[in-house]
Amino acid sequence: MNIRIFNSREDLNATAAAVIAGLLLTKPQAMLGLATGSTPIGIYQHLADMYRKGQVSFARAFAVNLDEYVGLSQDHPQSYRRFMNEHLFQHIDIPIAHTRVPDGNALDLAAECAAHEQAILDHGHVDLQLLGIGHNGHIGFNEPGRSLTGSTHVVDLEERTRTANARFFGHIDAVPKQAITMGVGTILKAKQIVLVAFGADKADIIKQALTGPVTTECPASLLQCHPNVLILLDQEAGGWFN
Ligand SMILES: N[C@@H]1[C@@H](O)[C@H](O)[C@@H](COP(=O)(O)O)O[C@@H]1O
Repeated sequence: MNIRIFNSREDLNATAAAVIAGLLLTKPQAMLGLATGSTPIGIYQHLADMYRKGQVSFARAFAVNLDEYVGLSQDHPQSYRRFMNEHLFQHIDIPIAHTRVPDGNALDLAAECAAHEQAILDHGHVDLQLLGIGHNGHIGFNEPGRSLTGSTHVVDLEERTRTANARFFGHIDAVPKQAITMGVGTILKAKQIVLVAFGADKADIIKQALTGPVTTECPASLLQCHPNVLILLDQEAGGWFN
């Protein structure tokens, strides 16, 4: 694992954006695995800036997202499809047909999970998977437990996760109780993984994920088994590492 600690979030965001842009220079048709949440927003802003300046093109790239809430239409203000459109896709030249966010409103959720998995398989693999981390160690929406599911599936969200995400919905009752998420197997098949975390509230779980036992009770700890992981942290989340 390559762990880098940054004094400024700006530098961290620029570094993550440069890694993604660098991949697209060498492989313009790369499949990017993308994440939502507050953490990647600055990275997406950097990528949009780089696109405006002619430093990167997504015209041949593909994007597949980690997860989506069950029961939200794609244009719901808190749907991850809308998040991706507003924070990234609208600002770059990726063809919208090259982007895939699970459809949380699908009538047949099992078929939707299979279709998401197949979209990745059709491409071969995710070239670079961007990840944030939940306070309980979840990646995507893979919640801690006695076992984990390998492929894309429907998951019941932990109360802690719903509480953390209630800030976006106004009230916890409005937060969906389920989500579709890529499985840990799907995530670990990516050729490269870039995990990003900011803030003191993520320090404990980052330390546990990177230095603790590999356990399904901390899904992010499974990243210790992947051969190509870049961890980008600010001082608050990663200061313990120095
Ligand atoms: N499903 C997402 C995750 O992909 C994300 O990494 C995590 C952290 O979010 P944030 O970046 O806002 O801390 O929460 C959400 O629940």
